[in-house]
Amino acid sequence: MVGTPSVMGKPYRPKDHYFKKAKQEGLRARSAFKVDEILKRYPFLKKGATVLDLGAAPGGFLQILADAVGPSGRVIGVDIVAIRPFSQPYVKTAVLDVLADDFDAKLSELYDGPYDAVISDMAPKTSGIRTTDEARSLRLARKALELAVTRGRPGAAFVAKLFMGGEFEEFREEVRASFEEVKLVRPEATRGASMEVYVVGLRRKAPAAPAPVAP
Ligand SMILES: C[S@@+](CC[C@H](N)C(=O)[O-])C[C@H]1O[C@@H](n2cnc3c(N)ncnc32)[C@H](O)[C@@H]1O
Repeated sequence: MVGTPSVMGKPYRPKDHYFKKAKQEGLRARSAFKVDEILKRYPFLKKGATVLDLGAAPGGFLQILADAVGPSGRVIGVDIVAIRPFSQPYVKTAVLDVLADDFDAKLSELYDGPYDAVISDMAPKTSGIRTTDEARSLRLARKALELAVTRGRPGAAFVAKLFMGGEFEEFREEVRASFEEVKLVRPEATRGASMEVYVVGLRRKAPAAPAPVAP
């Protein structure tokens, strides 16, 4: 885990406080501070847990997640961009597109679950057209939610980054349908003008038992 961030709401500057801090602390990306803050607020990851990190390149989140679960745990990270390998054998990475038709099969080859947490920091390539970018972001978040529901254990946690706007409220309701508690986090390391927010689902509900068949 890393120290508590202390600067809020600064305008976007490529080499800002968090960029420099990440470099000093040997972190691959400033985004590491975001998942660190989320885990400090909601400590849902225990030693030995298994976690799926979607949109994991270059690996800032992975560094924090690996630290949180330790060598008795397992971290799977995927991205469309290659991730520089980790020295820890319990961190596995692969180049995969979560929206590809064969993604689920490929993920099962890597690790078939179940997961204690599914975390997504995925962000689409932005077009500059707000509604298009919101819709793309939502599509990625919905895929992450689908994976959390199908591959998460009962009690598992879910985190997904999403651009605010559009169907944000609908998405929050979709998370609420499968998780006992839903929180919104805008980490301090989020750039000032950014529209992004993290939706956190705590304690995945057990799937409903099938209704008894009438005799
Ligand atoms: C903000 S970056 C993630 C940073 C990462 N969490 C870290 O801490 O190093 C967003 C990532 O989402 C990935 N991404 C976007 N669309 C994706 C997709 N369809 N499948 C997998 N990854 C995707 C991008 O390639 C990019 O690396």
